[in-house]
Amino acid sequence: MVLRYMPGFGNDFETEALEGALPQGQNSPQRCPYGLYAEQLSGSPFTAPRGTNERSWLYRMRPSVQHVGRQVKLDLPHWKTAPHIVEHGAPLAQLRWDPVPIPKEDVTFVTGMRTMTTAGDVYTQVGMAVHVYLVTAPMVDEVFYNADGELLIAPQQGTLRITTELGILEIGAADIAVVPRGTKFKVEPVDGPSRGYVCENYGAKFTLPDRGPIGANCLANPRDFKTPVAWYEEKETKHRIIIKWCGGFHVSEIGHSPFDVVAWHGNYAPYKYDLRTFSPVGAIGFDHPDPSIFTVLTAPTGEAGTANVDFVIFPERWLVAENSFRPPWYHMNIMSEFMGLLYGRYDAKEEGFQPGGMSLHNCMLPHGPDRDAFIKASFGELKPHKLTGTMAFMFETRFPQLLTKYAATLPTLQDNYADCWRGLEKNFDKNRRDWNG
Ligand SMILES: O=C(O)Cc1cc(O)ccc1O
Ligand SMILES: [Fe+2]
Repeated sequence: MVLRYMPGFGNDFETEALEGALPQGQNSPQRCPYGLYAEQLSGSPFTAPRGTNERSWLYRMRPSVQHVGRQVKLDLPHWKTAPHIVEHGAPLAQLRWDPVPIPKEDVTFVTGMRTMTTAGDVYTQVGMAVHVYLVTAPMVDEVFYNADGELLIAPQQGTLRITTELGILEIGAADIAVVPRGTKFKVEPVDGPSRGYVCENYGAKFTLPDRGPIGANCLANPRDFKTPVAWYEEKETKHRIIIKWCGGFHVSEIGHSPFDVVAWHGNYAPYKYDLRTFSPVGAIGFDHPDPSIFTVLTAPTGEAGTANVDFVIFPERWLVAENSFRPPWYHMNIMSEFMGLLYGRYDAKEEGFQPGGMSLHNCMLPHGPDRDAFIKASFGELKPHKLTGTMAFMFETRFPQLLTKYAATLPTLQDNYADCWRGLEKNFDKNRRDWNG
């Protein structure tokens, strides 16, 4: 089956899997073509300003009202939601983890979700959670939707097929997918077990950052975002519907497949994006710019420039800055930084930060290059140098990130992370302004 996508970010898309299924010129005809039901899926309040108003119209065999009812509670203790009760006594520190091993037993995208941190508060729809997902088994006749937030999914190993009500997406190791709040979907591994990172955004949807003086091109370009075309199945068999709602999980059984949307139109839809299509803009003179120049997507708050979540990447790029310390500088940040590595090496930490690994530099906790990176950057020859085959990323939020017990007790938590800065000597010599080692 060839998957087809429509290009663009936040477009008013329209797509039909059966010719003539999409009503033209109106949303709610007295009778929809082919006996379909019309249903609106609203991702923003009806009265949101035009630029942030998001909704889609779905034309389906049965309305979603038949998907919910008589829900039974489901226990998924590893998927936490903010505010979560902190059940560990871990002291405050900069933290780093090696990759979480993929289990031998069957875990699906829902049962294999492991929350690392939560931030903010789901009840007021601010903040986010960071998870590691582990998938060894497909969701079979099972569909999930999240009322708490949208999910940004970044595989680090393996390929995922994400079947949603609005169409099918496939994502591999340099891709991300975003599934909006309320969109039903299931996940299947395509080529063996898969592991990756998830940001669950409780706040306003991810959008493209303004480019300011950069202009109309570069960074993440809208045409590189891909939304699937309509796809449906006609299956009158048992399906489980799992809903995540204010941190709780609720399941019910229905007698048909909810992937029955034959046509849809609107601007509220899942999408995928290949991170290698990001066109980085950086320092071509001197100094190291703030990482915000690498923002792929931002989820704003009501306060200008203060994101609920920024999704930032550190892709392949040339380093050319002259007379400059090229890696990230030492710093403390009011925003809380969770990092992951999809592949390759990260230039501030060439050792110890592994693909599939993670680090957390929380609100106002100092961090920066390790000693080896400092020495290399301070004395290396400053010829143009290309960082190749690398893709690190950061989920950065204005809210402090609270560690789950799972994260605090993970066997892959490094107990010596802070030692990477221990060897930074005192070099100060008041008689040598031209310090050269
Ligand atoms: O801490 C990090 O490694 C992420 C980061 C990278 C960078 O280039 C500048 C600031 C920053 O927080
Ligand atoms: Fe940082």
